Order: sequence, then structure tokens, then C-alpha cells
Amino acid sequence: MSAIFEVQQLRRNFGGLVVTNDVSISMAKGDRIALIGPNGAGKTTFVNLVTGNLKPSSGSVKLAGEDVTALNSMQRVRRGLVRSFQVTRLFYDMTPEEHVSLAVLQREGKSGRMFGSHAGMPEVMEETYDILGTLGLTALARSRVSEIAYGQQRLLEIALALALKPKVLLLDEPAAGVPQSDTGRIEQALEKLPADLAVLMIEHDMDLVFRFAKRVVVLAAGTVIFDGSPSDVTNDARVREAYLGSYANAGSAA
Ligand SMILES: Nc1ncnc2c1ncn2[C@@H]1O[C@H](COP(=O)(O)OP(=O)(O)OP(=O)(O)O)[C@@H](O)[C@H]1O
Repeated sequence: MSAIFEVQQLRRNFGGLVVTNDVSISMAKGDRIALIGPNGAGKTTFVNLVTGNLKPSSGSVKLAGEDVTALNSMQRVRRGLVRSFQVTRLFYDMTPEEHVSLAVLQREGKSGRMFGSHAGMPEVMEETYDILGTLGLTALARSRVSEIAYGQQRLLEIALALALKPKVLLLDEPAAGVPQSDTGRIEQALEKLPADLAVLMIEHDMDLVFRFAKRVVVLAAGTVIFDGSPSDVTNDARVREAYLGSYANAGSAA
């Protein structure tokens, strides 16, 4: 299958420090990839390079065959390369319904409409409730964000990303800060993401990584040291040395 997303030889230096070292990753429609690695491995830098928040020193990013390396992050979002929003960007007095419907309107270039006027637009509300349903948020659609649990706020971030109709979705630690008792809810929601969407997730919770990912990419010191199946990753000597060893020793994933 042809790649929907292709990163080739992406490199970023900060002074003399090579933080992203000629990283190449490609994804097909429907891929579910977890990007893992120890603290400081370069995961966040990689995502920033891919989204256009940071300029690479060299290398390229292609989306659906188009080279988007020279485009800014908004231009990449419009083409379908979307990163999940952060809880810090939610409005606590607004409801999930309002958040998602406004995101749908924004995607359609109609964000200038008066707040609330979209309630009469059946197609916007239908799409809003489809997305909220996917994330298991329908029952909370009209609650204020301030009244819903943190794990559900994190799901709302993903709902906002889906409202932009991504081809490729980058999830930055969707379970971070979520109590263990609620991670099952995140996992169930991730399972219901559209089948043809390519998803790349950075996550520290190794249980979630192993349940979600069909493929695992391991970064260490800016270099891809493993790209393969979850069943092989734990047996790989370099990975054990670079990552899982430190995970076991430190007692925390990163
Ligand atoms: N703007 C910058 N200037 C200099 N060095 C930087 C900059 N941004 C990141 N780094 C360095 O790049 C390396 C990779 O950082 P990055 O945050 O991408 O790692 P990470 O894998 O996301 O780590 P973590 O899991 O702790 O979030 C670190 O050594 C960091 O100190």
C-alpha cells in the first residue's frame, strides 16, 4: 500500500547537538504506530518537526504524496496532518458540543458565525455528535468542560482533532495525567478511531502502547533503533539496552 505519510531522513541540530538524526518513518492508511523512547530521545522534537512547529535542518515530510516540508503548521493541518489539541487549550466554561461544533465550522471556514448560531445547522450537529460518539462523550455533550473528568477532557482533545478530518493523527501522550482507573476509557476510544486514519501515538503508558500499536518505533538519542512489531520490540537487544532497561530500572516509562 502506498504511504499516506512519509518522513525521509529528517534531521534537526541544536548547535552541535543532533536531536533528530536522519529519521525515516512511513505510514499507510489505517496504521497504528506507537513512538516510544527514553527521556530526551527526541520524540517531542520529531513531532514538532512533522507538524511544522519546528524547521528541520534537512530531510522531508510528505503527506499523501505531497512534500509539505516548506509549509507552516496551519497549511499542514488543512491538508490533513493533525496533532491532538492540549487540555490547556480547552475552554472550561464551554461544553464538548460547543467545542466540537466550532471546530467543524472552523474547518469549513465558517468560524466567523455568531456563537450558537450553528445549532440550527443539522449537518454540523450530526457530525459533532458522530465525533462525540466515537470518543464516548455523547452523554457529556452539554456539560461544562470544568465539570468533566480529566480523562474525558483528554478525549475531547482528540475529538477536536477529528473535527479537522485528519488523514494522519499525531497523539501526544493521550493517557498522560489520567488516573489508571480511567485509562481503559482512553483505550476503548482509541479503538473506535476511523479505520482508515493513520495514527502515530507517543505514549508513556506501556500497557496502552502494547494494546494500541500494531507497530512500534523506538527512538534513542534521536535515532530510530527499532521499527517493527510489538511482539518483537521487547526482545530486541538494542531496545532493551536503550529503553526497556532504563524503564525497568527507573520504574517509569518515558
Ligand atoms: N530548543 C532546544 N534547544 C536545545 N536543545 C533542545 C531543544 N529542544 C529539545 N532539545 C534537546 O533535545 C533532546 C530531545 O528532547 P525532546 O523533548 O524531543 O525529547 P523527548 O523524547 O520528547 O523527551 P521526553 O520524553 O522527556 O518528553 C533533549 O536532549 C533536549 O534537551
